[in-house]
Amino acid sequence: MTIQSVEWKNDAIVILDQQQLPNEIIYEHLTTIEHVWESITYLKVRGAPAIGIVAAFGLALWARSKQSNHLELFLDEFEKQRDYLASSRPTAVNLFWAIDRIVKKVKRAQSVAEAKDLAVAEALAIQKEDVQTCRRIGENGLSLLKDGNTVMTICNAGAIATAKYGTALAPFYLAKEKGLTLKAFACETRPVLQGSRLTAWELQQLGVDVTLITDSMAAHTLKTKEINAVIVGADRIAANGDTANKIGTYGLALLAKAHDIPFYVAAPFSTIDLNTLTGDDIPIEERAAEEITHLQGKAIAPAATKVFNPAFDVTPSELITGIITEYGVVRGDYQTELTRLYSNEIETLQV
Ligand SMILES: CSC[C@H]1O[C@H](OP(=O)(O)O)[C@H](O)[C@@H]1O
Repeated sequence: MTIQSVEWKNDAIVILDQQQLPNEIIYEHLTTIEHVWESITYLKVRGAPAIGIVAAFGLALWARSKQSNHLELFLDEFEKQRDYLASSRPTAVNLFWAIDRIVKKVKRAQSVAEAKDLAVAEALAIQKEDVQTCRRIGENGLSLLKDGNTVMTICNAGAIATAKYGTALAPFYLAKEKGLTLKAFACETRPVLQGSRLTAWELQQLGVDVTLITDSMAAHTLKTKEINAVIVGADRIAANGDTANKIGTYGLALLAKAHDIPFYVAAPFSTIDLNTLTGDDIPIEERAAEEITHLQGKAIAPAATKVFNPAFDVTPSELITGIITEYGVVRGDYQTELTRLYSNEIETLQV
């Protein structure tokens, strides 16, 4: 079964509503940019690359719907719509990378009609590129593992968090294609439970041996089970390699260090943000208290309980064994290596 997180269909956007998984596979049609904003804010679409892709289609959707022949006014309003989508979630840099790429392309238009076509074409290009990017991340990640290895992961950095294959889970897809066996331990990932609801579901669909644990079991599991590596996704990688990812990732990195287990971040180049110098500069989203005080609508804490609900934390680069990208595995002096990667990528794009 090929599950796709986001699809551009007949000038509308079709999303897999990830809040309904694993109990129901429900696809929703988004017909306004407000629907797109809501789908990101309420995690119907989540995962850094998928957020970028749906936001790019959101701008294309707005452009297609706009009745205007005045290019200057159209472009002014288009940039306001970019700012509107930018307000949906603050941490995943792919959101900003994608909508800024669309705006840059559309501003080359010589007419409103051309601007509309450029918006759709560029959003489709972003989605198509992400498929090959994540496949290459899977190949580079698999090169670090052996047949029969066991990998621990947190949250969901799978196919539904991207265009296809995923990032941290991409090695599992490539292993399957090559007839290799990888096993997984998935942390449930409180409070939104992306691990139990999405990763366990996604890996079962793939036919992978996946064991679900609560987040509090991670230390004991790393101590008592044969875990060969921890591989996680990313929402924003700073210029020095500090990485923001789902809350709980930093703790997992400390535990991996304590048990001398390699800890890898898997992410596309579009998640690397050289304008963010260190992890201290990464905006960390704080979400509603109800995500913690309630479970499926039922209170699991006393009314009016004070809550701290950061959706992400930052893993310092010194705890990261390597960053698995589509260009290879980056190690060591991340500042130098990521800057070099950036200049190579820019050179490639300019070819
Ligand atoms: C492939 S990016 C996945 C990344 O995004 C997740 O956050 P959220 O579910 O809140 O969008 C988590 O940090 C994953 O590692």
